[in-house]
Amino acid sequence: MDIVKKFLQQHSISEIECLVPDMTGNARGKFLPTRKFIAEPRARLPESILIQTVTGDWSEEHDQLVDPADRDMVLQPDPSTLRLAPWAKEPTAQLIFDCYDSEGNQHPLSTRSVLRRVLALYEAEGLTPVVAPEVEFYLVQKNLDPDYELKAPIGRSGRYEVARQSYSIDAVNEFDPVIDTLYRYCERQALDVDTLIHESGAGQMEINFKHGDALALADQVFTFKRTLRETALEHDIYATFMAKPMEREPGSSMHIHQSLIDSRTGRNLFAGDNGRFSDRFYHYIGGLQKYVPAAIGFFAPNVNSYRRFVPDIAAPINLQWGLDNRTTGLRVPDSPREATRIENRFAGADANPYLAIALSLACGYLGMKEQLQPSAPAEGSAYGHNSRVEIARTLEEGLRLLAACQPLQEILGERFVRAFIAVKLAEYEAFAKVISSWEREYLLLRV
Ligand SMILES: NC(=O)CC[C@H](N)C(=O)O
Repeated sequence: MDIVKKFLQQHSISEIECLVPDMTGNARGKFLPTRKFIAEPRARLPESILIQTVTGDWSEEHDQLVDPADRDMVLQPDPSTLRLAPWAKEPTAQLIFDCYDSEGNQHPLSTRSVLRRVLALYEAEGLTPVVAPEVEFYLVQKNLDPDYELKAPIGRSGRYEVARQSYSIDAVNEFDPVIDTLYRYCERQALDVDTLIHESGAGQMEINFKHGDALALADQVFTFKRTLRETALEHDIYATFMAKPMEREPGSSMHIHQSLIDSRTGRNLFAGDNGRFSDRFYHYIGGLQKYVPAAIGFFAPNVNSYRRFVPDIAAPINLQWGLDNRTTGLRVPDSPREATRIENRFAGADANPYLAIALSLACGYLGMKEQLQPSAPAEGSAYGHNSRVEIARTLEEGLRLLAACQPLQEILGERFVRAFIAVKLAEYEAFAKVISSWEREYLLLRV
């Protein structure tokens, strides 16, 4: 805590944002004046904030998931997450807190606890996962009407973006002032942002993080999402991490590159001694192939997420793996030996980074435990002729598979999985009630 106090003094911080990521991956918490925080560096929040739906409602099971008296949980700061909040008018710091239950254990409903739980399994085996997330997003015009189709903002040239512009430098430069602010803010928060590129959608970009510790990277993605939203607002536009914000544009992903190192020697354990890849590498892929279907609700947690899974625009629709192959759900990038890794392409940008990373590692862990063998690697386009989507088509279908998957429930904790399913099913049911414009268009006079 001394380091924290020193930092607060050094930056003349007057206020601290005490943050807790909720199930969606959004920031909940409290603002504390610095003197109050120094006197008592803890906070309390009701447990129920962890399991609210995106519409701000509770699931039917709510009272069985948390104490019906809606008790507080105790929050303890994680000093490694201390950062400035560079967009704030007053000198403000942000700090992520861990949640504890009344017995002093990591709170089972906190998504940061869930990731810690998975990481502990690796630690017990002397293994350290290394991850590098890539997050796509859209910049869009401000819009207050949910019936109105989203549009890319007008850039410096005064024109809308036209045509597909993957990797276009000029298309990024159209939004130069926004990107400048974004980089400045990332730098001030020590976010390890590696590269920024233009993606193929209009106003769609991707940011890559430098590989590192799984929990630290989840914290960085969580922080980055806040940072980008704040940046966009400052420039009078919106930034969205929706998985499929526009019908005619590609969706946005959160690809997660992952490898394993020996905790003692730092050696990459996916690289083979004789062949190119190790046995562990193959088992890990086997685990992803077997368990991604049941874990899909964590990679695609919103009703909208499933619209992203369409063929031919680099989105994942199958459980195949391949060498440097973007038509497979699991891509193995061409890399030097020490960077041997697997890219799980299933998660959408809308996923909670703590859960997306936890679940990817959990699937790989089970694969290694069960010594699973993967299919042969795909050659050429894995979209095939019929482009069949091999994963769940809806949130409800994904949740059903999760409910039937005992091994994942054991790893994540049964109470957490029950809560996740209840919250997400409540969202699915709320969405299913809405009559869409497609139904009015095609069914009104034809059925
Ligand atoms: N970067 C890419 O390969 C594109 C990914 C694609 N936008 C998706 O939703 O999965």
